[in-house]
Amino acid sequence: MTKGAQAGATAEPLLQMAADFYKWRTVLFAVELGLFTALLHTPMTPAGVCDRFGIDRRGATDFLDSLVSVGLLERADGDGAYRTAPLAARFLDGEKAAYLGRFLQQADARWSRLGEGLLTGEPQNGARPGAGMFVRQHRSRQEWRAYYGGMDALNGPSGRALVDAFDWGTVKRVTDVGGARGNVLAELVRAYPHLEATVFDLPAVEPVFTEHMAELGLTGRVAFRPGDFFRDALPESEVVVFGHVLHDWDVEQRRQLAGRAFEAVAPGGYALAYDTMIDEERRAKTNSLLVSLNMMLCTPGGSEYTPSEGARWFEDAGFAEVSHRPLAGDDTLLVAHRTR
Ligand SMILES: C[S@@+](CC[C@H](N)C(=O)[O-])C[C@H]1O[C@@H](n2cnc3c(N)ncnc32)[C@H](O)[C@@H]1O
Repeated sequence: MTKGAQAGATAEPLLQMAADFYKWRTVLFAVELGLFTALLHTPMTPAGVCDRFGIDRRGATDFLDSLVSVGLLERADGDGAYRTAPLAARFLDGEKAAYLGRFLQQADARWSRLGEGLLTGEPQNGARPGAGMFVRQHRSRQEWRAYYGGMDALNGPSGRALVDAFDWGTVKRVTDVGGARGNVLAELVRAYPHLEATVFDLPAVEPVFTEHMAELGLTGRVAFRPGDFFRDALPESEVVVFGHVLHDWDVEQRRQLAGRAFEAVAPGGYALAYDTMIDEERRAKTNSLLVSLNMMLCTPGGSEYTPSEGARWFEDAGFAEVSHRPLAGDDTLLVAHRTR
């Protein structure tokens, strides 16, 4: 590095990373208190917040105003009372189906064990190898709900983008493999009412799927096919979708899933896969690389991958043409065409 470049360097990027961490801890402590749920129903002054939650006066206004500055609380001009802002009302109210608090707390717990994960290469959420990993982790309907609160926050933008990212006009049947509680297919059937849409997921997911479809007013519009994608054939379709699914598994398992997709679609059909894919040079997409580390902390074999790695699994399964395009946020969509 030249002398001039050294003189111009500042610690700002590092300090910004530290500030992002302060922000994360502040938000998580508010989640732990249940602050956003409480202030949604009853606005409170700083003194009221201190009395209710037993926190000391010294840091209280800085704590609350920090949350105002990041858009999670609002402060009234007159009495200075704090109330929950719309973003937190939607995703951090513990009484809502879209509650993300538990999801964020789980992320915090496993990332606090990043070192252990890197030293051992093992997940830090108790996941053990084997196809039953999801069922062992989510034993109650409540746990599935908490998990899908997070999943749906992640897949919502991709589901909406998928409506325009592919030509659905001539497709009759679409299966969302590992389609969870149907959030993505809900977007597709709203835009293309002619589609025969099916979620293929584990039997334990069906009750939360049924509940979510009712909440969206789409009961009967999307079918649910229970099954295990490592053991059971996928429903015959013109298009099968793997959304945030391949990254859960090791490469051999991803190849198996690409093979299942090839069997499910007739010549002319497609497999679509979206994940937070890494750039080919593995140096530009920081979020994707961190999400890949997150998969190490969550699963025994999962990781993100580059579009060319993903394309190879589908080509080796028999798909002839595989292209990719940006989807939403950091997600990339692979489009694999079965031509024969
Ligand atoms: C990370 S979530 C992705 C959900 C959704 N597709 C999305 O884009 O957010 C993975 C999904 O795969 C499902 N899944 C896991 N193992 C499965 C298996 N062996 N057979 C069928 N579905 C499975 C899970 O239940 C879960 O809904």
